[in-house]
Amino acid sequence: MTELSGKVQTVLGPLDPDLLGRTMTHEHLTMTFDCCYRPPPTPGGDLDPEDSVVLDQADPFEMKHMFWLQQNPYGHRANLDLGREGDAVREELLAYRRAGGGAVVENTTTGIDRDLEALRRLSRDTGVHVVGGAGFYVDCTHTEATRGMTVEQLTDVIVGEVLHGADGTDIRCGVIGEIGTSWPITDSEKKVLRATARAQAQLGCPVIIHPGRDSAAPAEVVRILQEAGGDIGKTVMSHLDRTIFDHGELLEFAKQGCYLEYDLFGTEMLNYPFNLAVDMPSDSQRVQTLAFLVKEGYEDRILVAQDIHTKHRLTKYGGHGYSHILKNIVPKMLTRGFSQSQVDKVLIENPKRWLTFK
Ligand SMILES: CCC(=O)NCCS(=O)(=O)O
Repeated sequence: MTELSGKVQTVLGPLDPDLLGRTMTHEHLTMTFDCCYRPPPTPGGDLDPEDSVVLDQADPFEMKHMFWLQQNPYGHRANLDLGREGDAVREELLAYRRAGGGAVVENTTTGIDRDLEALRRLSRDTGVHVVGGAGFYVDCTHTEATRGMTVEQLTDVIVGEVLHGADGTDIRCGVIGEIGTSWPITDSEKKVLRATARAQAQLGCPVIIHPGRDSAAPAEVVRILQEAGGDIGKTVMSHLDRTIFDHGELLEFAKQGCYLEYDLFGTEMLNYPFNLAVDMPSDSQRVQTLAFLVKEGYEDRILVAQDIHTKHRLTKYGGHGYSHILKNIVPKMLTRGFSQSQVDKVLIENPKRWLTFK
């Protein structure tokens, strides 16, 4: 299809897919999530305001605030700025390598402060392979210029980011996404989805989608992509852990043939502020769902990650860091009946197949 055929494209250039190693398919190394700030809830019950910990915007990160931040990650603006943590992220990536990690897919797209130069530096400094993301995040981050583009123009932008480089650099993206969608999917997001499908048809490249927070959202995205010529077998549906809960519905969606990504490992909170009807699963429940999917024959379609997008999840601030799955989740999987070869499929073989250009 293109000269990238049979290769993975990293921020340092094309790579033999066998060199990727264990891969987290949905992470962020530098980004801003300010678009998703949610004011924290006011404390309920009979608490004296003096005794209720509500982190003020000016408060620094301190150990005594960690539990509050885990419960309210989007309620403190400083927590949403992952753009100034280069040194901490470099240390984390070195630790990730020591833990056996080989690569990360960095899903930051236009709208949440993609910084490809920083990704290139981090990859050079640490030896971790980094794949950058082309395209656009959710509607509320679209500029008027983006909204004004036709599907053809959006396709050209995305193709250019993969073939020539993005954001005025010569650094080329190796996946399209995460492509952001809300629920319901907005008109501007539908155009971006159609452009994504067209670009994928031209390039034979991997695509990754951020679905809206409704169980009907993933199937609707797949329908739009398919209609526009997308390759669903080379597409990842992210964030399934907060999106589809019913096992029957999950199996129905799995039949569509895309990769099924559980990428919020490490995120456990009582009240999910983007959809209070959602009960965010625990990591143990995530492992149970993966075991269910394996039992149902989907071991070739599962991907995992931590989707680190806020500061409190970095080890520097007491969080679990980028090595959480390798250090904590893999051992748990092995105690829950996964074979080593099934773990290797999830961490090595499935990412490699997905990331290799056709
Ligand atoms: C940019 C990071 C991102 O979109 N993460 C998904 C968070 S959630 O929608 O699953 O809460």
